[in-house]
Amino acid sequence: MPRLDLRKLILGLALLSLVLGLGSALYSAHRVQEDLLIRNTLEANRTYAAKLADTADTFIATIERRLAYASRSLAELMGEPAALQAQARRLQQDTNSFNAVVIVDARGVVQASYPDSLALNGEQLRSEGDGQSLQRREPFVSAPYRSARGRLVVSLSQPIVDGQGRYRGYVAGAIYLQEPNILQNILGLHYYQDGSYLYVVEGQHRLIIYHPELERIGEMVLGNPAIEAVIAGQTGSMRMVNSKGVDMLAGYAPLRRTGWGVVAQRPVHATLTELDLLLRSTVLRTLPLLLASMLIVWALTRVICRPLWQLARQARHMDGMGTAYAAIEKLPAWYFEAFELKRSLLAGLSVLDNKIDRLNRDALTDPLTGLHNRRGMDAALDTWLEDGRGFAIVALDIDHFKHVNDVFGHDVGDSVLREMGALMREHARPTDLLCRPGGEEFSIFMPGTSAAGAREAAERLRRAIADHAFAVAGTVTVSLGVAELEAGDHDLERALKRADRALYQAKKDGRNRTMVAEPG
Ligand SMILES: Nc1nc2c(ncn2[C@@H]2O[C@H](COP(=O)(O)OP(=O)(O)OP(=O)(O)O)[C@@H](O)[C@H]2O)c(=O)[nH]1
Repeated sequence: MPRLDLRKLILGLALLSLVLGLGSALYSAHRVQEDLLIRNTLEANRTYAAKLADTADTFIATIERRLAYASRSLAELMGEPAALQAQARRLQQDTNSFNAVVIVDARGVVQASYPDSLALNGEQLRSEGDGQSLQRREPFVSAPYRSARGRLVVSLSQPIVDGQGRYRGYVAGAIYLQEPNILQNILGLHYYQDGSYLYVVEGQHRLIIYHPELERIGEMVLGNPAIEAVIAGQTGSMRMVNSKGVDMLAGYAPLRRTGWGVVAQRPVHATLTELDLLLRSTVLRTLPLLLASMLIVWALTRVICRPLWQLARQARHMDGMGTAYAAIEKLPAWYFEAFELKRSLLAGLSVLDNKIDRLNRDALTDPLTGLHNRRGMDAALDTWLEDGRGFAIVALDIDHFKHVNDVFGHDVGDSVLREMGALMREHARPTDLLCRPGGEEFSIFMPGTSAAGAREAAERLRRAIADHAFAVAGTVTVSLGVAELEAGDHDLERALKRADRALYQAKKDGRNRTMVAEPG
């Protein structure tokens, strides 16, 4: 199984924490901004609805005044169709607020109307709005109704009363709801670029009297909480789902004079689209920073992982010869875990080195005498031969050792061998190589020594041994054979054989003596 390396792991963790951090920051920012936007939009809609309601109220008051003013002069003109017609035209054109103006007598018969295309003069009006104007005999704003010509209209009417206080009829201005009219001019000017829109409902039947979608004018809207609130005379704002199931932020305000209500609203999704765009651009702007952070983290992971890689590499190549120890000691381990790992590796390595040293020593040493065994002897001589050094060879053999073993036992024999090793060490130079290649045979190799020099040293040793009182065994003698290997001569085998032959000769000549081999 391929394993994740530390570097990728750190990078992954850094990425995860960055993404989580950024994600939660964006999420919180989104929530806070969303709340703020919704609050601000609700307040903006409320203010806008209130302002327009106010404007519309003022406008209606103005045109009511104009109608009232006109109605006063009309009483004297009743019965003069031409003069009334001129008044109707003037009223329509001067105020520029009504689609049509009618002057109706007390029986409900049209005396004058403008525009002329209506052709209503002389006609008895029977529609609901006209009937109410006639009955009420007071200033009156109608609910929407179908006019004599089938249009959906609201009308503002003023009674015509003569100097004697007699009711002579009424003058009415009609607003065609489904055609270009003054309400559209007042309400529909500036507000539709961002998904917001505004509508007006009348209070009696909840009929829409103004809406940017013309086909909705005249529609009855029931169960809309914003409409219910505004018809109840409240100014305010609310989040609500409209009749088409759209989540809306609505502000509303009533028109005091007419009982109508203005509702300004904006879909929540249109409000939050800006926020989504804002967040998207935030994310896009953050991406390069995120990328740069990841590159920095990637570079830092290298600095963090490097000591571990180096320690692992060195640990893989540990040779127990001290070089790995030195290499590991040099590695910089600048943080706690790497430092601890390095310390443990060094501790483990020094234990290992000691063990290997001891094993090496044991492998090359004769455990009884502490002198080099055959393997130790060969290893040392290999080096000497490689260096081309010349040396003398002294082969030493205990005389009648079998007899010592036989008479005193094998343990005493061993202790003789041990004492023999000690005597050899005592009489050797520090540079001499002392060996016990096997049994009761010993060898001494004397670097840079001639056969004559070696003979003298061998004699000194022989005498010292012969004079030595061995524990239990007493006197023990040795025979020695000396040979020389000249510098540059690599034929060790032959030199050893010559030393052995000299030793054999010493034995043959009566033992306890030293013989030197013939040179060459
Ligand atoms: N105690 C003891 N005896 C050993 C050891 N190694 C070899 N020997 C004995 O050394 C004796 C060597 O005997 P030989 O080679 O016959 O010769 P020697 O008795 O020394 O007689 P020469 O060499 O002819 O003087 C044998 O009896 C071996 O058992 C050892 O490690 N300890």
